[in-house]
Amino acid sequence: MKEKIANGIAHVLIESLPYIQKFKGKTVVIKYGGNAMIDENLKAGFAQDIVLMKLVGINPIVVHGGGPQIGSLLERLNISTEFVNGMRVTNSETMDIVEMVLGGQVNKDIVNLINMAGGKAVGLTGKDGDFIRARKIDMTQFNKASGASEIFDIGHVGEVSSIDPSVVKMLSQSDFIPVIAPIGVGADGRSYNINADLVAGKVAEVLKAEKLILLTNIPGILDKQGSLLTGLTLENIDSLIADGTISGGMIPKTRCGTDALKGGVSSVHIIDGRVEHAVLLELFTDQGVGTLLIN
Ligand SMILES: Nc1ncnc2c1ncn2[C@@H]1O[C@H](COP(=O)(O)OP(=O)(O)O)[C@@H](O)[C@H]1O
Ligand SMILES: CC(=O)N[C@@H](CCC(=O)OP(=O)(O)O)C(=O)O
Repeated sequence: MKEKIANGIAHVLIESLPYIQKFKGKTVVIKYGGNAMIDENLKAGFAQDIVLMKLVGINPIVVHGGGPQIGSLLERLNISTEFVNGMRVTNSETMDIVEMVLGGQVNKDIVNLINMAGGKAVGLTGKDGDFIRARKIDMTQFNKASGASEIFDIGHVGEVSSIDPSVVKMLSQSDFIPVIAPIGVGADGRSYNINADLVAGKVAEVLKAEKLILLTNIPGILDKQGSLLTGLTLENIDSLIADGTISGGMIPKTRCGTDALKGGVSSVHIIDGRVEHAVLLELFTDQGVGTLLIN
């Protein structure tokens, strides 16, 4: 019995060997969604996965979200919030809260967890080293009643206009693990709230990452019946968005994935962050998890 268990463990370890060889020296960007940060155990497991990656020679770069965490502080402060196409409408007051929660609470929590697991994490927002430049976006939404598209001003919401990766490269080429909060800085010096998936996609693209892994609170992209779609191409995605199968927060997630693929990232995975050690399972085992996006 003991021998059987030992063989099983050896088998699992050996299964990881070709993956460690393949990914050694490569950059992997992991987007850690706020909805996947559900309990302390899972969060500690995530941090261990990141540290293990670093120790076997991969360069992990974490980009985190924190939508639910922003939501709960806004609620405690009695400030209402709304989303248009998965983007939070962000006025100046909300922007202050977003910056506090993402750049402070959530960022430092992840940094601390990675450090507790034996890594050396450094937290950044796009303001550090002026590395994420943002431009304001306006949102277009179709109004069923009028039958026309309407433009919404959604406040301090940005998209990435450029990334200067030097500070992130400097950290990840040494012992450090960069942990990035999705806040950009505009040409006017103002802060912009950027959807974390969009930042993760752009960071992966600019750093020519091997993989982009997006951790969320669902097994992957589901069809209308709720079945997992294990592999999707760019064309599949366009039609799934057009027919409403992909909606809400899954829209920026898949869009950032397709942009990253077009920009040269080899593969994009949308996986379930509620599964313990989901990142390790994705990287180092033969079993596929979640949805794989390919060109
Ligand atoms: N086709 C789809 N498959 C899976 N999830 C979808 C789909 N369409 C919309 N969603 C929604 O998108 C959510 C994931 O986006 P979001 O809440 O922004 O995640 P995160 O906070 O992890 O970035 C899912 O929990 C689900 O409610
Ligand atoms: C513009 C916009 O919507 N920004 C997001 C930023 C955080 C985020 O993206 O967090 P998750 O990945 O956990 O959803 C927000 O304010 O919620």
